[in-house]
Amino acid sequence: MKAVHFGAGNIGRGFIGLLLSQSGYEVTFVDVNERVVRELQERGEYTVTLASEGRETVTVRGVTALSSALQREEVAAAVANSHLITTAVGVSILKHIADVIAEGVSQRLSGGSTEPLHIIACENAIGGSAQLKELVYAKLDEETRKKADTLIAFPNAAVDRIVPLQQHEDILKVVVEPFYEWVVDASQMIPGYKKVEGALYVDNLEPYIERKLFTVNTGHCSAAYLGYLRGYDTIQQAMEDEELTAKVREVLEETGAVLVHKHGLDPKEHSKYIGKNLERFRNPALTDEVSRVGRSPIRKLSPGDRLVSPAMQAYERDLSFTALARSMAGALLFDVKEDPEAAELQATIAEAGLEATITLYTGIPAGHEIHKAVLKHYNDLSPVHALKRDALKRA
Ligand SMILES: NC(=O)c1ccc[n+]([C@@H]2O[C@H](COP(=O)([O-])OP(=O)(O)OC[C@H]3O[C@@H](n4cnc5c(N)ncnc54)[C@H](O)[C@@H]3O)[C@@H](O)[C@H]2O)c1
Ligand SMILES: O=P(O)(O)OC[C@@H](O)[C@@H](O)[C@H](O)[C@H](O)CO
Repeated sequence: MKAVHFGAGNIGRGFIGLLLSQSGYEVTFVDVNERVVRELQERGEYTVTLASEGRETVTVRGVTALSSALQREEVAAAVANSHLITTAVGVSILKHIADVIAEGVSQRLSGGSTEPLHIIACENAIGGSAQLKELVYAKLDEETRKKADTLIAFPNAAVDRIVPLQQHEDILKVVVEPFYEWVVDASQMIPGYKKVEGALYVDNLEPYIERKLFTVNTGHCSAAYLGYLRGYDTIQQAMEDEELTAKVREVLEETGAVLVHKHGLDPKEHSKYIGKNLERFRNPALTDEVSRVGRSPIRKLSPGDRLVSPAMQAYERDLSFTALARSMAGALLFDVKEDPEAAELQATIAEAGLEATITLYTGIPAGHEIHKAVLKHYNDLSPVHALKRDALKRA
């Protein structure tokens, strides 16, 4: 069984590649990082270490890699000949890999293959595989699209495992938290499919992806944005600040109320889930930078993502959205220079003004209650936290 995985980064090597390999797949990674590609080609293996007391280490063997930029033909051929395609490149990168996937799919179908192929985007987004399908279909001709309708499936998925930026002498080594969850929409799979060991197949993905994105990722980015404003470098430092942790909990109580109301989750169980995630953020065996967790604030402020979507859903249900609005204000103040989206956001605020920027990126019109709340929090957070951050930096 052959799998092609796009993105040999943290989650690619530390989670998806590991599980695929443990399920008996020969994994070919595709990446633009030439050094990582070369090392994978030469060594054919890498290690994954659990960030736990035992520091258990697994060697993932039988893997190789192709360069996205330099080996386009080989990548298309690998797609044409594989049993499963997965991605973990970042949702905004999907448009860059759609072309070569479409080429591989065309080759496969024009060659007369009738073997089904599943393409699963393992990104932090609702409907990630559906987005990829649209991008791939846009590159296919009508006849190929028709064949693809029955033979190529794009099941949506939710993936959860905290994998911080890696800084080891061994460029392929990856340290991951012990917990993981990979949930796949079974209703979008082609019957007779082989399950990936360790993944959960469910008929209705929505409660799972919303629970994950609106708890793990909403809480995580709230800790990052509020932590950044207070001058912390890592999520672990931020989570030691009790006042900050209480604010993160408030956010998760707001998203929790939406999730309980919408999906009928058990409130006690959900409360435990929140507590468990706050513990995961604290994991002292990890060093997770606020700049990673808060990265791409424009994506995180977009209408379907972890802040605006639950806030709008809370508003529609007459539930509280104030803490979520505070996190949105935090995202607007996240001015990490090395982050291209943060730089774009700051430039837009400077040029178009705050009110228009909020509307531009969140889709929330000026005058809306959430828009007003974001403005208020921005004005409250901005001067106080700028002072605090400078003081902490000086200390
Ligand atoms: N790290 C986590 O804790 C975590 C957990 C769950 C989900 N995710 C999601 O997984 C995805 C990847 O995140 P990550 O943390 O592994 O990021 P990462 O930056 O470590 O990995 C992304 C990889 O994609 C590669 N890439 C970029 N453009 C490419 C292209 N055109 N073709 C092939 N490869 C390309 C990069 O070189 C990099 O190796 C994101 O959508 C993220 O939200 C991350
Ligand atoms: O990857 P992002 O930028 O969508 O979000 C940053 C983190 O919150 C995220 O990577 C988490 O570590 C991960 O989603 C945990 O499963």
